[in-house]
Amino acid sequence: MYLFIVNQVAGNGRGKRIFNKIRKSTRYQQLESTYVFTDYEGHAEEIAREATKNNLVNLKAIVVIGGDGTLHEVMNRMEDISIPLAFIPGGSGNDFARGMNLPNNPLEILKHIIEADIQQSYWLGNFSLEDAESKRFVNSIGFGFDAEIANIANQSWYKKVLNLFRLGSFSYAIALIHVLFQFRPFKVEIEMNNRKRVIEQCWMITIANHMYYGGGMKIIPNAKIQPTTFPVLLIHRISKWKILGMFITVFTGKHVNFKEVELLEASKVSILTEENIHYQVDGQTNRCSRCTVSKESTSIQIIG
Ligand SMILES: Nc1ncnc2c1ncn2[C@@H]1O[C@H](COP(=O)(O)OP(=O)(O)OP(=O)(O)O)[C@@H](O)[C@H]1O
Repeated sequence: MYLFIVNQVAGNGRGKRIFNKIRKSTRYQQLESTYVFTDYEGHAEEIAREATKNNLVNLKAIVVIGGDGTLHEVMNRMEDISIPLAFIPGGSGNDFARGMNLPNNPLEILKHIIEADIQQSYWLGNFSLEDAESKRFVNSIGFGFDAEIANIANQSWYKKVLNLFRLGSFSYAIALIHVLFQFRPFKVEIEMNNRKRVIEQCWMITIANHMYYGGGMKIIPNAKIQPTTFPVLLIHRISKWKILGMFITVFTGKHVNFKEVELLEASKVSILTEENIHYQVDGQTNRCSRCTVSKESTSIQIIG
């Protein structure tokens, strides 16, 4: 039995259009499957938890149709990550699909899901805020400047308009100008690989499971899908004008050549700040002053 979890509002209705296309295909009609539409934020988490708790229906795979937000919810609440997962991107950003190099054609992904001829291991990240229960992230977690940009962009009217034309990543460029003038670098104590370090003028810290974020920006261009460790990007002691120039190069990944950018590798990262700072996890934002990030030890199998 295949379970399809469909977010019809993802990508301004793209999720719905894709599922309608899939539903009409002979392949889907011959498949032993069921589907559930998500009705509200957090619904995909509930569906995933219920479906994987005892795996009563003997799930062959969960197929998510939606954006990275829906995928984040599903992966976060899967009780049993040995159940294979498939993703048909129907969101506006679709960074996970980019990072995994998934085909653009939903029917092609469906074919691979059924034939089970493509299977990739994927290692999620774990994060714990203020010592709370650990959660998972799919793409990346970031603290500081980029999280503030994501926060402003997510609340803006222009992101919704730009998403209609599939230009959502430009909303980050507009939000960047907004944040640039009000952002204050912060002091952070960061512990990596059992080594503590204090950074006085920190702009941002990003930890990623693959190279893309923000709808196609190559934030950590050398990030590989791998077990045990992840790359950590630090930007500190940089001028406002320089970071403006640097962000233009994020689409090509050339920003890592700036001397203010450090690229490190760690299996566990703890950060501690005096004041609450913004963070983003898979594009969703909030504030925190303490967070520990580590890599999930078991991999999840992505089919299709
Ligand atoms: N029926 C619904 N009505 C409103 N919101 C929903 C519904 N179903 C799911 N959601 C929420 O919609 C949000 C956005 O979904 P998702 O991230 O998948 O799409 P997206 O934002 O278009 O894509 P991306 O994250 O790739 O940019 C999620 O936070 C999810 O919880």
